[in-house]
Parts: sequence; structure tokens; C-alpha cells
Amino acid sequence: MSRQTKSFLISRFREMGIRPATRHGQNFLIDLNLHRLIVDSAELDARDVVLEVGTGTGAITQMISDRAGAVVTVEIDGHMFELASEMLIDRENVTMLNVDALRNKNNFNPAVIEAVGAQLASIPGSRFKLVANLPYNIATPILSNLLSWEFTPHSMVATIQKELGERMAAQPWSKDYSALSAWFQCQATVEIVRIMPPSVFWPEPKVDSAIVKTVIDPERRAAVPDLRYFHQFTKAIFLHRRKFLRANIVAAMKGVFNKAQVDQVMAEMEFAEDVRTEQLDVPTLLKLTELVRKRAPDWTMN
Ligand SMILES: C[S@@+](CC[C@H](N)C(=O)[O-])C[C@H]1O[C@@H](n2cnc3c(N)ncnc32)[C@H](O)[C@@H]1O
Repeated sequence: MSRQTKSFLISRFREMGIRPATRHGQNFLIDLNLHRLIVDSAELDARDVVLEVGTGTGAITQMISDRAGAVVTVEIDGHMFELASEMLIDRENVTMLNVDALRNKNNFNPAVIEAVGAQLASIPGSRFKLVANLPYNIATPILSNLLSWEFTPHSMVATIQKELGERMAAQPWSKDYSALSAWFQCQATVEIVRIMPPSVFWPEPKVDSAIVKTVIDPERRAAVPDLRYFHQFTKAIFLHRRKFLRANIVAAMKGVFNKAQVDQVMAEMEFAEDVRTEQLDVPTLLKLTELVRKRAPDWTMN
């Protein structure tokens, strides 16, 4: 049974003589029904190897461990690691790592990759999932990098800033639609499971949060010929998403395409001159990327 209530946290932090570390995004979820909702949304069973970034006190880890085949949980803060160890020490299917989950913005820590790989190899027919109340300062790189990781996740259920969840799920023409929306939606479905006010955390964050579920769609993913190219090219043309698409392609392909070549691409796509990047849905972005990739396969974003 989880002990993660506000009074439990306050008294344990006092005993240890520490305060929640803002720099590590330490906002602990104190509504136990929401712990359950996160874990229920992941639909776990014994085949699942779960990565949790941010063990905290281990409250969610415990619930995951009850349902999944294995959990690899990662915590950067030595005090939190110590606190969580008390609760998780006897659990044989839990691997605890006291490291930074990320080596840098674009890469996971090799120790995390190794631990997840070992668990995936040890369970026949294993599936890889992320379940986490993520530290908000690294939520985007964690979720985004997992989509091009060594192990393709089956799904990811995460508590993140509401604004990030809205960007992941956004549709063309909306203010939140961006390269990030296209990156998620070209290979997965994104569902906002629950919006949550600051009061369900201790200490309270400044913004609303959301539980967001991303389920990878293998068919959709396989239909993207070059995920890395798509990611880079959409990032480049969405730098000024309200501008005319033509100007964005000219800027993105500077030194590779001359303006006549850009006009050829525009004509082949049957785009009007005044089409803007923010209007393009994911299938159209995929088609456009392929036309560009065929003409400039070696292009990379500056
Ligand atoms: C939002 S709290 C969530 C804690 C707990 N799972 C819960 O639900 O209450 C995020 C946790 O991630 C840890 N953390 C922050 N940055 C990290 C990083 N780069 N790698 C691993 N853990 C990190 C923090 O110390 C904190 O315990």
C-alpha cells in the first residue's frame, strides 16, 4: 500500500533534513487514486518491462512491480534513492538505478539502456513500456528520445505538463501544432487521459499537469521510410510554422535546393503559394518529406 501522502512526505523530508529539489522537478503525486489511474492506464501484465524515470519515494514503482514482469526505475537524487530503497528492497522484479536517466539531451544513460535490455532479454515475448510521473524539465527529451530508442516502446503513460500533452496531441491549424505533434502522431496515438490541477502534487507545481498515454502504432511507424529524416525536416520547416511553407522550405534547404527546385516540390505537392506549415496534416508532411528526401537524401538539419 502506498504511503505517499502529503503528511508522510513532509515528515520524512523533515527527518532526513532535506527539502524537495526544484532543480530535479520534485513534485510528488499525493492523490493515491491518480497513482492507480496512471498504472491502470498502462494496462500492465507479466510480459511488460517498465522503465520509470523518477523513482521518488517508490510509491508508483511499487504498484508497477505488482503488475509488470520487471521494472527498471531510475532516480538521480541520492536521498530519494535511499528513501525508495526502504520500500523496494525486497522486490525481486525491481532494478533501481541511482543515476541521471539522460547522458545528454539526445541520449539516455547507457546504464539505463543496459538494464532495460537485460530485462527485455530475460522475459519471453516481452514488451517495453514507460510509466512515470516525469520530472518536467526533462519530459520532452525522455518521451521524444524513446520514440527513436534502441527498444521501441509498446506504450508510454506519463504525467507531464498539460501544455506538453496538448502539443503532442495537437491537430493542424491549432496554436499547439508543431513538429513535436507530427513526431508523435506519425507513429503513435496520443490520448490525454486526465488533466490535473497543481493541488494533487506536493509541493505544488506552477502549471496544470496531464496524464498522457502514447501507444505506438507499428503499421503507422513502419510506413515512415526514414524516421530520423522526417523528424529533422519537420523540425526545420516548423521553426516558423505560421510563415508560408515555401519560405520555410527555402530556409531549411538553403545551399541544397535553389528556389526553382523548391517551386518544383510545391508544384508536385499541388500546394497553393500561400499554404502555411501549420496547415499540413501528418500524411501530407510525410508525402512532402519523401519528395524532398528523394532529391536530397544526405540533407541534415543545421
Ligand atoms: C515528479 S517527481 C516523481 C516522483 C514519484 N515517481 C512520484 O510520482 O511522486 C520526479 C522524480 O524524478 C527525479 N529526477 C529528476 N531528474 C532526473 C533525472 N535526470 N534522472 C532520473 N531521475 C530524475 C527527481 O529527483 C524526482 O524524484
